[in-house]
Amino acid sequence: MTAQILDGKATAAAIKTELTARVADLKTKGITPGLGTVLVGDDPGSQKYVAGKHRDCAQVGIASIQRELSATATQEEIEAVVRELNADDECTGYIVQLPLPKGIDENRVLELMDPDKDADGLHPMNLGRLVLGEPAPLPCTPYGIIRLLREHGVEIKGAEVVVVGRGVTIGRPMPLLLSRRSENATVTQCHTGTRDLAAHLRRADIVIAAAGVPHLIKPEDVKPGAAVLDVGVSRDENGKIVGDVHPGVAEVAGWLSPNPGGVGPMTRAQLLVNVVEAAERSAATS
Ligand SMILES: Nc1nc2c(c(=O)[nH]1)N[C@@H](CN(C=O)c1ccc(C(=O)N[C@@H](CCC(=O)O)C(=O)O)cc1)CN2
Repeated sequence: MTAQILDGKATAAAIKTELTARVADLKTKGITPGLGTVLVGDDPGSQKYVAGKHRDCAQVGIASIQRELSATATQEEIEAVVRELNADDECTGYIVQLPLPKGIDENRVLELMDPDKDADGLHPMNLGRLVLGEPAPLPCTPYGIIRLLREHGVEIKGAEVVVVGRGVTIGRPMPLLLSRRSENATVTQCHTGTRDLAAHLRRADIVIAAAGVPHLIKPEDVKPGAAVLDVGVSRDENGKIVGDVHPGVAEVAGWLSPNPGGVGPMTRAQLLVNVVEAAERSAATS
C-alpha cells in the first residue's frame, strides 16, 4: 500500500465538533435546528444511512424528525408528507432519502420541497442557483469530496478531474462544483456511453468513481500519484461493501479514499452543515 488515506471518518468528526459549537450558539438565540428525513420502503442500505443521519444529529444537538412510509406508499402519500414537513416550523431542513421505490416520480417529489428547507441541495431551484453561481445549499457528497481533498492538501486548482457517473446525487452536480472559480479544476464527465474510459482515467490527477460498478477502476488505468475517490456502493453476497475501485489501485495512487470510511461520513457531515447554515440564515433574518 503506497497511497495515503483520505480519512473521511476523522475529517467528518472534526466538522461535527465545530458544528456542535455553532448549534449551541443558535440555541442561545432561541433557534433549534431540526433535520427531517423521509424514508420510503425497507431498503436496508437506505435504513442504515437514515439511522446514521439521526445519530449524527443527536451528537451535534440537532433535533430529529423522522417520517417513514411503507414500500407500497403512493405518490400522493409521499407528497402529503413533503407538504407536512414544508409547513412544520420545527423542521428547519429535510431530505427525502433516495432512491424512492420504482413507480414513484422522484423529480415531482423533489420539486414539491420548500427549496429553503432543502438540506440536500437537490431541489431544482438550488441546483439552478449552483449553475448561476448564487448561494445555495451544496449537494452533500460532491461538497463532502471537495472538503476531504482540501483537508488532506490535495491540489484541486488546475487539476484534471475525471468524474465517472451521472446520477443526480453525485455525478451531475460534482462537475458544477469542481469547475467553480473557487476550485478551478478541469473536469471530464464519463459514463456508460464513454468510448474509452481508460484513456480518460490515465490523464486524471483526481478520479471520482461513482458508477456503482464493482472494481471498475483498475490499477493499470490510474496515473501514478493520482487521488482516487471511491464513491460506488455495491454489496457482495454477505452484504459487505464493494467499491468502484480495485484494491490494487492503492499501490499506484497517491491518495485513496477507503470505502467504507471515506466519502460516506463526509456526505453525512455536509448534510449537518447544510442544516446548520439554513438555521443560521433564518437567525440572521429573524
Ligand atoms: N437524499 C439523498 N439520498 C441519497 C444520498 C444523498 O446524499 N441524499 N446519497 C446516497 C446515500 N447516502 C446518503 O443518503 C449515504 C451513503 C453512505 C453513507 C455512509 O456513511 N457510509 C458508510 C458505510 C455504511 C455501510 O456500512 O453501509 C461509509 O462510507 O463509511 C452515508 C450516507 C444515496 N441516497
